[in-house]
Amino acid sequence: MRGVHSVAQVRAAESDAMARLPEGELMQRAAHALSVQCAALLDRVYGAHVVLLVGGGNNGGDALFAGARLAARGARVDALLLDPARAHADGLVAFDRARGRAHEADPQLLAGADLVVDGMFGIGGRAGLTGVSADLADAAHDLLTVAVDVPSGVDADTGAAGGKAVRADVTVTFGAIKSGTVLGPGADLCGELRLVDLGLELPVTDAHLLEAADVRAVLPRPGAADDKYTRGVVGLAAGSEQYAGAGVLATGSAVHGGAGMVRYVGLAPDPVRARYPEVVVHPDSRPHDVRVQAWVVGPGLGTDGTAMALLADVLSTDVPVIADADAITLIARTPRLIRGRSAPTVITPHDREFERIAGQPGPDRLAAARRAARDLGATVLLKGNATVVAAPDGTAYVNPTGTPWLATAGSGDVLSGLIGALLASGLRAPLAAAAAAYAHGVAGQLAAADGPPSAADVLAELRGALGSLATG
Ligand SMILES: NC(=O)C1=CN([C@@H]2O[C@H](COP(=O)(O)OP(=O)(O)OC[C@H]3O[C@@H](n4cnc5c(N)ncnc54)[C@H](OP(=O)(O)O)[C@@H]3O)[C@@H](O)[C@H]2O)[C@@H](O)CC1
Ligand SMILES: [K+]
Repeated sequence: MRGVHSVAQVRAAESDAMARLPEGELMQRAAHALSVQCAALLDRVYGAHVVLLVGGGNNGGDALFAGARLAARGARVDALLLDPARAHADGLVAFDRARGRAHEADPQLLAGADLVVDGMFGIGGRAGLTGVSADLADAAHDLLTVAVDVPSGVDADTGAAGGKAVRADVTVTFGAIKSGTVLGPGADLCGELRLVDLGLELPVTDAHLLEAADVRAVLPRPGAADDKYTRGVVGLAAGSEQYAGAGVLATGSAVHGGAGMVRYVGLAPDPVRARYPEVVVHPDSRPHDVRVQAWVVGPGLGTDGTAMALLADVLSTDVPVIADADAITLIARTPRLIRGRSAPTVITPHDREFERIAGQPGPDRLAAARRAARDLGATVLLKGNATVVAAPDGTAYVNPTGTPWLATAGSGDVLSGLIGALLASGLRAPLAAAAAAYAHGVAGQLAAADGPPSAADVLAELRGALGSLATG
């Protein structure tokens, strides 16, 4: 797991470091690392054409010092100054000495560049570029681009990008992973994220970027003494006559997600039985009377009185529950259904469902998920290109494996079933949700490799994804 930090935390750590280091040392460390990364991206440095986009702050200073190092190694380096009067003075002197050439910010000067170094705005940046900075971002769009610290136009805290931002192939980020480089549009605009250690002393953080090893460490593996009950029994209250498929998908995901046994009490027993003979169907039982270690409720359930009665019954149990889709709509009408639960609850809203239950998420998705988790006393998995999982105590996980191909009908049902299986195995709710999001993303990537995937294709890849994650 990699810690994710806010801009305020990074600024505080930087000022502590600056107080104990010689003046300019941090920027030299940053510029050195940046120049090494740039050199590695070029076939050869000598004779390469590098264009720096230089803003008026320290982000531009990093670019100028790195450009000076590349120029000293024989690169032809042009610096386009957004605001010549505010360009970093010492950086400009070093750049000039190395025979770099500074210009006004003319987008045409980017033509033919082997590498663009985006040093317009870093952690002092706001979301969205306008005017010349937007024109420069456009001109760099198809060129190999390295962003300095954060792609310009990306808010380093939230990842919001407003209308326009630099799209980088590689982002060389300094000292810490800023939340805006792994969240929202920022996660995509960064390209490959490379973290450079500046020797900062960062505070302990409660936001984490998931890695495969974290998932491997928590995925349940049956031991010699296990039987189907000790591995965890998961119950499904999902699917209805009208939306039988959602119940089938969620149930299938629970079956393949590693549960020892799956019980079904939803309203589409026949399709489930036909597709998954290993599932124990309880057509006339109330959830309360069915023994499981975790419940999945909501996918395809409908929102009528019968659905509400099933949901209320599931939520009145004292085992972990993952509530999705129609269950979220129903809970939004009666939030006390989950507020008073004694066992953990996970909800997995997309933006519209989130809005119903906790208001608009807005650009700061990490803060929104945390707020909702605290208010509802539930783990909130807010779906997105970078899904965020927040626990009521503020601990949060960001999943990097999402793919836009997962935005397909039924994909969420697969995620719900998998979370249910992991909850039933005894994993803590926030980790179950986060690990499931990670594995679901990997399954989505595998499924997309063969062409546009359906949710059934994602489900078909789930075993493979879990298998490869378990073995590493
Ligand atoms: N601190 C350290 O120890 C170290 C820092 N380092 C480096 O410094 C970087 C932070 O530098 P920084 O604080 O000077 O801010 P920076 O991001 O250059 O922005 C400057 C100004 O730009 C403007 N502006 C912003 N967004 C805009 C927009 N969308 N459109 C138009 N204008 C916009 C805004 O000015 P305003 O408009 O508010 O007057 C803002 O004040 C950091 O990311 C890292 O690269 C490293 O060297 C390691 C050591
Ligand atoms: K930048």
